Amino acid sequence: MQFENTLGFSQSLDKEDRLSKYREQFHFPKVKGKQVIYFTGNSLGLQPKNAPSFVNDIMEDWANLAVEGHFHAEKPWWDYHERLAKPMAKVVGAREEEVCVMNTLTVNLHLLMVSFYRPQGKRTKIICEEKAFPSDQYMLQSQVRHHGLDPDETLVEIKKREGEHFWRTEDVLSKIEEVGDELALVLIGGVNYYNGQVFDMEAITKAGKKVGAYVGWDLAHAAGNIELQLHDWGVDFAAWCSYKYMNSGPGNASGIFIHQTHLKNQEIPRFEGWWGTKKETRFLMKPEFEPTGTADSWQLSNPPVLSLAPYLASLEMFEEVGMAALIEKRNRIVSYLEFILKEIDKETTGSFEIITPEDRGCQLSVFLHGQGRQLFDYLMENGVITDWREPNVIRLAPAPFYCSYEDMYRFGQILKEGILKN
Ligand SMILES: Cc1ncc(COP(=O)(O)O)c(C=O)c1O
Ligand SMILES: Nc1ccccc1C(=O)C[C@H](N)C(=O)O
Repeated sequence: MQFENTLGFSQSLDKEDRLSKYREQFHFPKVKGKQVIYFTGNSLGLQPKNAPSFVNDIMEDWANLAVEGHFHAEKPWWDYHERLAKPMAKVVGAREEEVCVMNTLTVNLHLLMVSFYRPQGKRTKIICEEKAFPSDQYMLQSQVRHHGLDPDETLVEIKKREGEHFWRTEDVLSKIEEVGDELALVLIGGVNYYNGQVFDMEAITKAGKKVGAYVGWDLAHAAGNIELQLHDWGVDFAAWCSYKYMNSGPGNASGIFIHQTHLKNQEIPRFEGWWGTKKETRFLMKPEFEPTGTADSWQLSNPPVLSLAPYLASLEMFEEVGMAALIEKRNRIVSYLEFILKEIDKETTGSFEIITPEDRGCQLSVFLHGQGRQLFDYLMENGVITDWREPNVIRLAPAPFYCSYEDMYRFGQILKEGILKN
């Protein structure tokens, strides 16, 4: 489609947009009395307007039923998490029993490492991407040290090539091949937080398993953003947070995926707690752990229902809209944003560069030449919420649930003014 950098054209795209009505279902912050242009759904998604009523239901059940709410609330608390597994499984391409919503992301990655990182003999190494999200680096380093190994020798980072801003799949595959029978685990962020690159998870998973390693993915920037087929790709395990594209609220619960083939495998150890045991016998208070035989076996505690409530509200919206429609709009709105950026770049003679490769989801990362921080501040003061990542990248993620094409046009105008002023 031939795009145009005009208000009228952007509005005509909004008119055609089947998802445009969802914008009204989210709360937008305001700057100088005006609704912002929100590009940070990759950091914290906006609040769905239906979320407070889900939280209130729990507060009311707690007030009126107290302990009885565990079993007799309208949505009983003891198996509340099960309500999330079904819609969540659809978002990540999993079977319902392969998914559990619990804890937070870094915590879950540590728990999954207990099961899937068990260095033995010379098979000790972990392949990850260079400059992974810091929490993932700390998690990996501390896990390696926990096994008495040296992170410098054990962690094998895939590098970008000199002068390039993205990882090449062929480099990941050849490193897997090279490390071969010393490779215990591949663990990479499925969508990179910095440059927005989507890794070829299917090919990398296949290659890792072929040399006898486990393959896991951190899907913080992928869940609710890109198409995932975790079950069919044969991914061993994955974890993600829910406060970005899943719009569940700050710091909210994480999801895990464990492939069906591992669910009943008694050779795989894990840390256990009472919410991992069968529902039928859980309250017999027996000393033996009887696993549920699903991803819930990895669940330790009774679910924090107050935080799961807004997540459930959001998942009901995902269920209604479906990933296919979100991805269709995402592709178009990101292409329109890219077009606008290129137009403004022409008009301002090369003041920035998009570093996100073609394998992308919702995010475009823009490397600023010279302008830097003042431009970022100018955008924020003028109601464009982006984020700044050192040394000079701003990330723009127009979440398809609530961003409009008109937002993209208006952003372009503010960006142009900002560049010309600074
Ligand atoms: C790739 C990635 N990993 C880990 C985290 C940290 O997650 P949490 O603080 O929820 O453990 C984030 C975002 O905060 C992330 O983007
Ligand atoms: N949870 C947060 C709390 C405070 C500040 C940032 C975050 C983020 O989520 C950052 C995000 N992971 C990122 O890709 O930058």
